[in-house]
Amino acid sequence: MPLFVNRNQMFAHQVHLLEHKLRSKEERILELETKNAILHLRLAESLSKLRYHHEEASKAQKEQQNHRLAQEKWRLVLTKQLSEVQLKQGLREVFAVYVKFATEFEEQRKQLLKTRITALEHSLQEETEKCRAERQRRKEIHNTLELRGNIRVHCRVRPVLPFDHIRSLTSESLTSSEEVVHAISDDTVMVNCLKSGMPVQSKIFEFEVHVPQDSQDAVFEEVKPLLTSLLDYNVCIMAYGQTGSGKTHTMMGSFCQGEKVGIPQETQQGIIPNAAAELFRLISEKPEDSHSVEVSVMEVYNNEVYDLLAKDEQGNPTCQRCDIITTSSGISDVPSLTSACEMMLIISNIQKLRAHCPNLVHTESSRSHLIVTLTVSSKSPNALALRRLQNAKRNMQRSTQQQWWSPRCRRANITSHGSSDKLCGSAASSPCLSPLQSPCLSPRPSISQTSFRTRLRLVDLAGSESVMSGVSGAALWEVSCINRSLSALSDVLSALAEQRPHIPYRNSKLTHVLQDAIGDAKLLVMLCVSPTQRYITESLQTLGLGTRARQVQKAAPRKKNSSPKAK
Ligand SMILES: Nc1ncnc2c1ncn2[C@@H]1O[C@H](COP(=O)(O)OP(=O)(O)OP(=O)(O)O)[C@@H](O)[C@H]1O
Repeated sequence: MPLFVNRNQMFAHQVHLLEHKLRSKEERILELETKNAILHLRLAESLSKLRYHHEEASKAQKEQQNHRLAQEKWRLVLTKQLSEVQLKQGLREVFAVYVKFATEFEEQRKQLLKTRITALEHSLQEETEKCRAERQRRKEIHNTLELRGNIRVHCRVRPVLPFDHIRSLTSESLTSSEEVVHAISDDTVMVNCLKSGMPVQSKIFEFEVHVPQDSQDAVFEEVKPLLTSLLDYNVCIMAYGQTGSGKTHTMMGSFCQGEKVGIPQETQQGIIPNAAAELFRLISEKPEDSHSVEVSVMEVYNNEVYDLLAKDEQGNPTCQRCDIITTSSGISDVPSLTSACEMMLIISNIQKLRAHCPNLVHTESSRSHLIVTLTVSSKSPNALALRRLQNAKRNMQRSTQQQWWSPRCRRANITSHGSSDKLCGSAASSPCLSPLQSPCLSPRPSISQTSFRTRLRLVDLAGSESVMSGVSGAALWEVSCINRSLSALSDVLSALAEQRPHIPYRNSKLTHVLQDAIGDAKLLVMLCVSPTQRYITESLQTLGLGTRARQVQKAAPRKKNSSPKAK
């Protein structure tokens, strides 16, 4: 073997070795690169898996979150709904409690109110009872006073009426229609005296007061007690006041258009028709035939007395003038007055016959004093027995002689005027009752033995009026006659109040005619007052007359059924 190696070979071998190494390295690299790629792939795959998982996980988390949120939301909704229901329920409960309490409270309040109402009603009843008792006591005192001869005075304040405004708007200041007369209690009337630039001065008068709202019936109820003694005493009711103050309304009543034959409707009837009805009611309680009634109606016009029931031979009204004759018994009377039973029809005709004339206050002013007299003849029990005996005898005669006469004739016998009353009877003016003509009068027992008479005088005085109010001529004469007769009445009352020895009854025909009514009767003066400032002077004058009348201490009226000796 050669020792010597070729270098080339050696190199080539080395190269070869190296190349081999290189190739194996390259292969190794390639292998590693492949592994690497595989690893990358795996990594990528794992990453993508990881991402996928991550995504999945986050998705699941999101879903879970959403679910949780949804759950939370539902929970909230449910809670809310529940709380609304609870709230509603609570409210319902609160409301129910409230209603319960309110009902209970209302019940309690009702009960409380009921108790209070009952208590109030009770106290009102007590007060009314007290008031009634007080009124009764006052009436009794009044009646006792009357028995001692005093005059009862009432005051009626009329309501404000349209004519109060009309006049004041045209001719006077607006304040003239202001109400100045006020009833402040049952028995007190107050007048506010208004003078420009001066403080209001109030004057108080004490009478039994009828307020403007009082009905005719209410007024009559207050007057009625006086009539209970009518069958034993003379009674007189007279209305006094200024023109337009409501005297005729109070005494006669108001006539509305369309009312049957001018007779006022029941509620509007005044004292005259009501007193007549009361009189007949009182008589109806007495034994049959024991009483009879005559009516006379006269007016005092321009200081002359006229019989409003007088009729001529044809039966037409004549308004006959009459003379006053004083009899031995001191009774003043008007002769030739007729009697009648149909009181209401007579009353309805009176107004047409009575002197009327419009004045500055109202259109239907009465220019005369109207005096309606109801004379009640009462028979003593002996006379009644005698009368019955006579009737029985007459009946026997009648049955034998077939004689007939009217009941009116019989009544004429009873109601004939007494021997003590020297009356100038006129047959002509007594168409329905003529004692002189009656065939049944004989034999007639003397009235003093058989019966006594009482009189109810109902007087509607003419209204006082200012002569300065623009009237002239005949109207001025009428006004001055009215005013003079009223001042004569005032003088009589003053003389009585001062207990003067001479009472000037004869200063006027009015006081002369009314002498017995003022001197020997239970007298009630009804003061009628207009409420407004326009008539304040006249109202004060009227109330002044009432005050004077209340001061009168006259002798007690005589009881008419007492024996003549006792008189
Ligand atoms: N209390 C009253 N309620 C309603 N109206 C009344 C009242 N008083 C009076 N009148 C009315 O007032 C008017 C005048 O009344 P009335 O004729 O009675 O007055 P008088 O005082 O009689 O007047 P004169 O004296 O002038 O005749 C009438 O229309 C009447 O109806």
